[in-house]
Amino acid sequence: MTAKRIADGVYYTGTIDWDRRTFDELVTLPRGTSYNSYLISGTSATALIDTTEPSRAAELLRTLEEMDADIKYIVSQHAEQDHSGTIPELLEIYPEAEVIGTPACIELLQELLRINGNFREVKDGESISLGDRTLRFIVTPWVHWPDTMVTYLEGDGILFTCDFFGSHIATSDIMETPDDFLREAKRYYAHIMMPFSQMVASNLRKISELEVSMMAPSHGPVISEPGLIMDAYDTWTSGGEGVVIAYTTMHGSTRVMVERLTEKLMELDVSVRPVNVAEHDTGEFLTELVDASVLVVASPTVLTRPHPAIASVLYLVNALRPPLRHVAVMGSYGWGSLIESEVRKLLSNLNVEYLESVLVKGLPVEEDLQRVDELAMKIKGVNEW
Ligand SMILES: Cc1cc2nc3c(=O)[nH]c(=O)nc-3n(C[C@H](O)[C@H](O)[C@H](O)COP(=O)(O)O)c2cc1C
Repeated sequence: MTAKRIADGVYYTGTIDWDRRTFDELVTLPRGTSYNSYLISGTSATALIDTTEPSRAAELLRTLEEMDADIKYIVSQHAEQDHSGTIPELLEIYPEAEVIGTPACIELLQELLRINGNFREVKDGESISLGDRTLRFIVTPWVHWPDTMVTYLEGDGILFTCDFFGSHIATSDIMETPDDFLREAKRYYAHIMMPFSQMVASNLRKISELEVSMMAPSHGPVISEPGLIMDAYDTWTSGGEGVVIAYTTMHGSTRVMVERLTEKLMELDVSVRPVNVAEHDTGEFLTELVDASVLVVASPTVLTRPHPAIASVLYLVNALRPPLRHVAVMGSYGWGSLIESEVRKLLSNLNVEYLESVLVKGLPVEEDLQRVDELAMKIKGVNEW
């Protein structure tokens, strides 16, 4: 790809993956993605910030060749291969280049890529000079791994944010904010940032002290209105208020309960989103959890336990630790069920209070549905907390 100028002496040298539909064999990517790198030219040195996914190495090398880039510094903000994976090839072309990263990043680079290089560890707040411009490194651990840092181009106020504020969007208009940017940034947050929300919040406070004119993340478009995404992250790291119902059904009985609960919550003006997790993209469901305070798990009983489609998403919920405060279990069974205790086991990482379960033998009758209405009232009460 031809490099794109994003500011004076600052170029986007990323590669765009239009067709990729899953990341880490886990995160769904309806809009593809990009692996962003940036070249910054100063009067005495040129730095490349991050590289690209190994499968895209040739494309990045071609871009740099076209630019006749003479790279002195390769800044590795995070050792994960989608950012660092082309460092080995770059070191063959630029053997004298210094690879700059946090101590944790450099250790990981050696372990993940098995490279020997001219490594230079930097501490929080340390700078390097490119002559007429200066790069300052700000350590932001756990956004996304313990090794991560962001890079601030002094004077221009451009913040290279690595995974922070990223979005999986493939776009040719790298400087435009697409209409669905916040939705995709939220999906990205749900999968990558949510388990570390407290660290993310503290790093958000740290970078809010900087004068930032533009953010240049490692995935998705450049952000020309930093306030937009900073406010969104502030909201997402503060927890939510809505209700998400994760459900599935084999013969329709659980669905009857879910429909009644949804209707009743809507009557009560409670924001609710039912998701049939066996039918829908798991990423959609996880994204809804960013704003939720109550999760209702509604499942038929299968071999005494929740349906496997439910168990599978609960595994992810337990790992991603959304800001939930309450969980309720509902569902239909035939002769005997252990789903309530199993859900508690599957969600053992969450610090939540359980509301009374509504478990129904077979198809719910009006009396059962009144218990669903009572659950809705309880949810309304706790959601107003
Ligand atoms: C493969 C399979 C396994 C089941 N295992 C159990 C079970 O262990 N205990 C039980 O009470 N019901 C079991 N059932 C019965 C369902 O839980 C029951 O039909 C329930 O009403 C289905 O709810 P649904 O209509 O929402 O799918 C099983 C059903 C199927 C298809």
